[in-house]
Amino acid sequence: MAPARKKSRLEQARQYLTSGTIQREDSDDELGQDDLPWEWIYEEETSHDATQKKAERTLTLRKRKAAALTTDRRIIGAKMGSFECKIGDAVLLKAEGNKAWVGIICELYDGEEEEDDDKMAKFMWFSGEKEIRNKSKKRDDCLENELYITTAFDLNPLTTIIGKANVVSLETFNAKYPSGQIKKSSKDYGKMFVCRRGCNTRTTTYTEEFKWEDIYKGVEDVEALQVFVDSHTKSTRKKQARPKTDNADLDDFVVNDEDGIPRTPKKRRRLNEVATPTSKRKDQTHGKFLTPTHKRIVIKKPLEFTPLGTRIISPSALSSPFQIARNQLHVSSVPAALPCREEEFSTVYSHLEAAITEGSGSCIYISGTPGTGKTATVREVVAQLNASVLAEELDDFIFVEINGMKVTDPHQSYSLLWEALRGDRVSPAHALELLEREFSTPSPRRVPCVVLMDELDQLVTKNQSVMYNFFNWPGLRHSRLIVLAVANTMDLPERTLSNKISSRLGLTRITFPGYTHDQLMQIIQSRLSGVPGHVVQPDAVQFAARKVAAVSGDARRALDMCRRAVEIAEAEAIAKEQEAEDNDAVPDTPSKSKSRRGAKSALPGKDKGNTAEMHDSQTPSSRQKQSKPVGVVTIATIKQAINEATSSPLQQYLRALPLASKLFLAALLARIRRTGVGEALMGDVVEEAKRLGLMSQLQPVQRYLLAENEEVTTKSASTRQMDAKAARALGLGKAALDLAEAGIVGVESRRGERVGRVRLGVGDEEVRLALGEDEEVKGLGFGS
Ligand SMILES: Nc1ncnc2c1ncn2[C@@H]1O[C@H](COP(=O)(O)OP(=O)(O)OP(=O)(O)O)[C@@H](O)[C@H]1O
Repeated sequence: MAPARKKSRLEQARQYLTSGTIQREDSDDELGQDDLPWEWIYEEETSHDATQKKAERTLTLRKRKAAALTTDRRIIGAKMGSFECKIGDAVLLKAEGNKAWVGIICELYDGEEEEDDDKMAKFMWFSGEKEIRNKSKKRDDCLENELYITTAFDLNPLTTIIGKANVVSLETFNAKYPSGQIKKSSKDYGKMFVCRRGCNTRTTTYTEEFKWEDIYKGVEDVEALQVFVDSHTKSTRKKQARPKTDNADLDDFVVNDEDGIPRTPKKRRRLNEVATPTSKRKDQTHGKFLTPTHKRIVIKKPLEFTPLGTRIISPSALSSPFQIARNQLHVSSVPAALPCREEEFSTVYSHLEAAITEGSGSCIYISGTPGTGKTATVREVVAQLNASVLAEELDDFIFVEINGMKVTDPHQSYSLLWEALRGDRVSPAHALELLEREFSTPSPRRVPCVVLMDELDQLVTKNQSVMYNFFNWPGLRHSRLIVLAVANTMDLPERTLSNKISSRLGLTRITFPGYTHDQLMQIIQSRLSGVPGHVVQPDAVQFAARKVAAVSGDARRALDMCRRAVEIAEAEAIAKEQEAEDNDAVPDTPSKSKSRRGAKSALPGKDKGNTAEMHDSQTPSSRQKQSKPVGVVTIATIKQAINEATSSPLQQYLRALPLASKLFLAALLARIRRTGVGEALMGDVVEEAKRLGLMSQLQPVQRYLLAENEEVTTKSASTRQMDAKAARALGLGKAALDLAEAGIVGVESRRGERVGRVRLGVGDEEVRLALGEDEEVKGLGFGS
């Protein structure tokens, strides 16, 4: 029995253009049926050829290819049923949804690579106004059905063709449609386009206006058309060693060595000049200041992108060297330089630059323990690449940052990526569908997308689909997706995706080692550069660096330690100053407020006179009490900072907790950080604990969580039941109660409800400090 006639893929000739792509509506089939095979049309088809072709059809694919090669006949076109198209024709190609792109067929051939087991074509793209991403370079005279011929090509299977397009000059179009409108009932509707300019979509430069029929008549003009558009537009902005420009700010950004590879900038740059690609040109022309937080995508709650830099402090707003030091040492300030990461910086930079320039996909897996500068390095690379785009040395790119800790559900990553690409907010499931299609079907979208997947460990889902997709998409032919995956552990792909899959993915791997004490010293010193006076003594820096390097090589910890020491020194200086003031105060002079004067004048080294004055004003007794210089961070201040941080009763209590309680706290912190909400459901904390167990390489944690967990999950069907039981079985419920009793957490458990709410009863900093280097739970997220 003949199969029922499927609805043809081509039964939708009615189309209309909506800025760039063409929306198609169903209408009569005029092009043939979906299921028929494509066949080549050869240069001259003699009766001998027809017989041979019939014979070929019975051969296997490989033999068919060989036969086609030996026939020596040139392929000039292809047909499917009654539909025919030839090299040089403009055709409609299937786009996502009910849309189509337009391209000229430049070549037809049998696919030779393994994946190209189909008949293939090389297309030269037309681009609609929507494909011009650079808003400042969009033309305002673009007609509704106008397309630009571009220099972009793609190789695609013939199956992507869905019909023919008719490209004409403005004159021809106006002669036929003087009103400028094509009626919906017309057969030209959605298929006739005006082309009067070429455009290089990578540099967004246009050719002068031309008459389409003058420059393109058909197949014999394909090459000339390409040469014309190429030579009349600016081609790729391949970076060259750039001479010093008038723009000193940009020169500060990129420090090119002889090999042309930018180094991390040694000079303090103007941070407010770093912007993500969207806003850059517009804002530059308008002379507005930008902060790194200006992003390409408008972010709507509750989805969240992490901004490039989170704290930009204007030096003029700071009054005392203590404040400057504190701010520059703060982990959330954007450092002016990243010493000791030159090599990693340059590897990531070259990879990204090459992928952006070539328009290819790429995936870099960056691993390293907390505080080793992974995120800071990647952001710096992106900021510098962006500076190159600003300087017109590099092609435009989209940048989006997805932080595993900041998405409540890993699948939200799909929505974030789609929004970055297209600006539309859709559900994760819909976004996944759209992304799959986008990356596997041809499109004239030439703008590469760089995705920073930070805290990747947190994006682990039950079947690892999110991680798999983000690793896999860069390899798809049409993705132009560059993924920078950042995680704490080296073997996350293997552990979560199996060796076979992860080796197939061919990830480029970069490992960030922990900092040595010398490196930590350099980092702290570079953060302190430009701070007036000598707020921190060099041997104090060395002491702090040694202390940290001995345990973790974590720059975050070293910076925090020094910042706290500066706070202590500042407080001492203020107290000293106050004391001096009180001693000096004459009864009829109201004492000056310490907040008004701050510790500015109390800084030794800043101004010798000042210091002398301060010491002179000390009473003999205060001088005796003072065994170390006031207002400077010394080794003793560092010790005090460490001591203070680790010796409180709370710290001691936290460090002495049993494993179950530590795990409970790790899970609670992870959950709070992930959701951004200060409390979590007990069931979610248990889920989080199970996930931590899955991720952890610590034997006791794995044994504790996984063994128990398996037992529990096999026993119960409902998740809720499972959570409650799991909590009990894992001892997490008991741990929560103990912690609640000690005031470490607050548990709200309503009677009759299985799901209670939990929140931290102490500062998360306290918990991190106590457990960050705890051997039992190391790496479970306390460190960052
Ligand atoms: N080489 C460096 N020079 C200056 N500051 C640095 C350097 N490396 C790291 N830092 C600072 O240390 C802090 C932690 O760095 P970063 O967040 O990049 O680490 P990470 O490796 O991504 O850590 P995590 O895995 O915890 O996210 C940041 O404030 C960063 O600016």
